[in-house]
Amino acid sequence: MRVHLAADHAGFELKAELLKALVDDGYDVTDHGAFAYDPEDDYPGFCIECAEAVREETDALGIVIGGSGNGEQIAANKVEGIRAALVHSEETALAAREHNDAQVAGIGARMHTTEGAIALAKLFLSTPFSQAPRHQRRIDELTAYEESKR
Ligand SMILES: O=C(CO)[C@H](O)[C@H](O)COP(=O)(O)O
Repeated sequence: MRVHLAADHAGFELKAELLKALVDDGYDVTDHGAFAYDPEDDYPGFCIECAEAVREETDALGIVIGGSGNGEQIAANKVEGIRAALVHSEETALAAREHNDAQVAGIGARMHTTEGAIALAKLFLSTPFSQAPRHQRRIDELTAYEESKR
């Protein structure tokens, strides 16, 4: 599976560790930056590029990392067709995929240990959408709203 990653300075070290861990697990990983540590960099550009790349591919997923993951998730959600969820626990990792069919997870590097964050990312990536009709119906309502605003 292809996985797209992005992080600002706050998630820079975690992204590097996550990239290694995912490659070791056999994922096909694309890094959308940041490519150098800059404490003044801004998350929107990296996260939007990452989410656009996810949207362009069938079955690709993305992880956007910052200090909290909040802004990163917000940025990814600006991309039409993308459902990005803040993943901060095992339960939210599972629900993001099973209930929301989220294609992108926002993770806060300042909220977890490196090992904990990597475990959450892997859980998100390995969990399938439930395909339950009630969840699909709600996703379809979101898509209909988005399309009505074109
Ligand atoms: O989590 C984030 C956005 O939601 C950012 O990573 C965070 O706001 C960066 O903070 P600072 O510039 O103070 O290091």
